[in-house]
Amino acid sequence: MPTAERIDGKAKAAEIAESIRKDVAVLKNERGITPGLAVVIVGHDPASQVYVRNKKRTAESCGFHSVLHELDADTRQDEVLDLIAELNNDPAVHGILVQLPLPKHLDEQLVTQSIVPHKDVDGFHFENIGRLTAGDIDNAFVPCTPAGCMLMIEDQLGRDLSGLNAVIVGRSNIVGKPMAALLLAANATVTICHSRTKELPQVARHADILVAAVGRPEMIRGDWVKPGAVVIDVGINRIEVVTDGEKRHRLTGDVAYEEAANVAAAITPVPGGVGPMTIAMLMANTLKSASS
Ligand SMILES: NC(=O)C1=CN([C@@H]2O[C@H](COP(=O)(O)OP(=O)(O)OC[C@H]3O[C@@H](n4cnc5c(N)ncnc54)[C@H](OP(=O)(O)O)[C@@H]3O)[C@@H](O)[C@H]2O)C=CC1
Ligand SMILES: Nc1nc(=O)c2c([nH]1)NC[C@@H]1CN(c3ccc(C(=O)N[C@@H](CCC(=O)O)C(=O)O)cc3)C=[N+]21
Repeated sequence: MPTAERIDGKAKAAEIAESIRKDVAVLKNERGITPGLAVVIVGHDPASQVYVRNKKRTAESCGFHSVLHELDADTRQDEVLDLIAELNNDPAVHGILVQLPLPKHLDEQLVTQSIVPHKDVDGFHFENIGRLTAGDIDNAFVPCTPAGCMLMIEDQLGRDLSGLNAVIVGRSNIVGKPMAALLLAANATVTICHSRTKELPQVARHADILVAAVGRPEMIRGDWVKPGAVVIDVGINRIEVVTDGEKRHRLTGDVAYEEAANVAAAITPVPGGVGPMTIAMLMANTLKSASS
């Protein structure tokens, strides 16, 4: 039997959504404001479509006004920018999310930076990144995935991580880097690892808090985990499994769950861990935008 606590992201996300629902009712009654979220998806990647539908469903269950713009894979850059300009100027829209990755012919940087910072509920605009890294976190939109991870870490260890070593595997703009900024702001001692890091297992074994955001199924083994660590598995990997001669897809994280759960104090599962918390944080950011 694994000894680690299984951190239930799905249950925590549902609690957050419930509290957002109440706040939305108050905002509507007292100020006549309905939070609006616009999601833009370009192309027909099936995994992206699953997330985008989850986002829309949760937004509606929170009482938000939710619009989904599904564009063809060959949509031109100027057409995407025109749509964003329209959403930037639409008073019913408080949050804009452009699902990543975008098709190759589109400039991801240009597209994400074209969203006005006060509607950038993904926290990808340079202004929000600047506020986060410079310590003006209350006035920033914090990227949803690391924000969700941070809430789960706080539940385990409290808000002050002084004296604790945090190791993040992955240095993307969407997860690894903002995760490092949040852990640093909470006084953890932070190490960021990536594909050029030497002796990764040894580095990982120093972690009191281990965050895996790599995109490689079950790369992090049980013997990489320090006994008593808190392990946050951000990875979402769709792998093929054959059962009774039939091909099926299964979701797995970047951590070998069973192995790690025998060593860690607490660990997030995949699915049901970081994923639902990401969506909850998107709702929280959209509510924050609508309220301010
Ligand atoms: N649950 C959720 O809400 C979310 C889940 N995800 C999932 O998290 C995972 C990571 O996503 P994202 O950050 O966008 O991914 P990226 O592909 O942008 O980044 C992956 C990072 O992992 C590093 N890496 C790759 N291979 C190795 C290796 N063998 N050893 C050490 N480091 C390695 C890369 O290093 P280098 O920089 O050197 O290339 C890179 O920094 C994916 O599975 C994704 O699906 C992502 C966003 C949200
Ligand atoms: N602009 C932008 N912002 C993002 O936040 C963003 C993005 N682009 N591109 C892709 C990644 C990935 N991501 C996930 C969100 C929810 C789940 C999620 O709900 N996962 C469920 C399972 C869902 C399933 O069955 O596939 C779970 O882990 O339990 C997963 C992944 C957000 N991302």
